[in-house]
Amino acid sequence: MSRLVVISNRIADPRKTASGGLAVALGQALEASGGMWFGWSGKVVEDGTPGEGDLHVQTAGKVQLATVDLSREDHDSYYLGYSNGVLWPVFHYRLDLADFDSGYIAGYRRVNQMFANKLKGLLRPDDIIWVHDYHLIPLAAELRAMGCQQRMGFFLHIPLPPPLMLAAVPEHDWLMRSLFAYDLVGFQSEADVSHFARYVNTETPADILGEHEFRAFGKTLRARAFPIGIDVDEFIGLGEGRESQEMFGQMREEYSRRRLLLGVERLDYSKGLPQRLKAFRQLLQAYPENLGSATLIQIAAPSRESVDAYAALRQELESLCGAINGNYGELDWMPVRYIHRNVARKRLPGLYRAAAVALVTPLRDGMNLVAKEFIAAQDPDDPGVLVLSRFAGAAEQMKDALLVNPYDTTRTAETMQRALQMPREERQRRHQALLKGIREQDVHWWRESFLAALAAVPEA
Ligand SMILES: O=P(O)(O)OC[C@H]1O[C@H](O[C@H]2O[C@H](CO)[C@@H](O)[C@H](O)[C@H]2O)[C@H](O)[C@@H](O)[C@@H]1O
Ligand SMILES: O=c1ccn([C@@H]2O[C@H](COP(=O)(O)OP(=O)(O)O)[C@@H](O)[C@H]2O)c(=O)[nH]1
Repeated sequence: MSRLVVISNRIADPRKTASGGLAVALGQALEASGGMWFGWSGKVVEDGTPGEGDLHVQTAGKVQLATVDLSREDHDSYYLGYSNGVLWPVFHYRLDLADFDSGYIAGYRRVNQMFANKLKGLLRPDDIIWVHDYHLIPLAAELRAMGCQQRMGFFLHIPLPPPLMLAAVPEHDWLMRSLFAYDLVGFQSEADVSHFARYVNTETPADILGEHEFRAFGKTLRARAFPIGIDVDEFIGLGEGRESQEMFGQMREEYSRRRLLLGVERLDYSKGLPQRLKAFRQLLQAYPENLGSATLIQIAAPSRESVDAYAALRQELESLCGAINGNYGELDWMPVRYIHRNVARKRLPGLYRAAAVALVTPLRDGMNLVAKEFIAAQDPDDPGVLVLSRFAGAAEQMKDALLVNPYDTTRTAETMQRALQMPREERQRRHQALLKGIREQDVHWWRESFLAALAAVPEA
């Protein structure tokens, strides 16, 4: 049987709990199949030589972990600069936040070449190669240039913007052309697939062979949506653990007389945090019965702090939270509890279960696994309500959530109020439908359907 080789920038020991949707999902997918996981070690070598990094190989259960260190220069240009300063903002529709520094692209190419070089020596001829995310778009093209002929698939965890927006990336031609080195490209949503098809149609010399099949640059490529899911039973199991139960008990006691609204994410401008806080402020103002009761716990885990846009967002949030608490808080009640720290994933189910309402209101998001985890963690008899942005990839599947436009402050506040007042029977009905959906398209379905589609690609 062929071995699965997964490559992503961020990797984590699958036996430990990780944070960040990609690492969580891939850890679970690889645990199921075994194989090799290759990526950045997380270590930055201050005086390292660009394009060079030590390779470490270790075994973690059924998975072989192969990791490479990055020099400071490579980390800053490939990870912070091009991946998170150019591709992340543009792909999340934030051209205003992109830092089109022409120096970054060299680091991006260099690290992709170095990864290809290190990986080549570890590969077997019949490996199935599955590359993940925007950091590594040109990896297959680099491997092909070195003579690798294995089947290669790519999955984009973040949205693909419409063609005109994508064209703002100075190297868009090269990036999109390099996707044609893969046999199969997966996206999170149908919207992303349609953007891809339109881009290929208008910007490349490709022949569109079918709804999901494109031929250009001497290569046929398949592109389809494979929305990522969670391991529902693993998450329910986590909820039964000591840490989660303690968290639930503590929160239930503290909020027995109050209503808890909850947000959990990395501190990222794509997640719509200032807009959410403004809508929460509007909830307090427009529906004064919530004063002294409604409390928003906002977990904002530190992320990519050396990128300027992230530091600016942190300041904006701190000032908004301070203003809301200053204006509405009482001696015995603070409306916002803002926590700028990562909360261990094993404690999250208890927190989700104690909340009456989850606010998952990104301005744009590839998928958003928190929305799915929140549903998995609920008591089916007395479930909380999910308020979900229509701009999260998850909204294509989770139609029984209360969908909102996070830019519309008044209606988002109205929806928060509706969620807080929703009768139990409606909460149960919506939860049941959502749970069914996340069970049907869970992380195992995601892995199996992508790999089956990759295996079905005819030999070139
Ligand atoms: O690795 P970091 O820079 O610390 O960032 C964490 C991850 O963020 C992004 O996650 C995405 O993948 C999730 C799972 O598919 C998806 O639900 C979410 O909408 C995406 O934002 C990023 O794409 C990953 O590469 C990062 O590891
Ligand atoms: O303090 C935190 C914040 C987030 N997470 C986890 O990080 C992942 C976030 O994934 P999502 O797809 O929602 O967003 P991403 O961060 O990947 O953009 C989820 O599994 C969360 O449970 C966590 O463990 N602790």
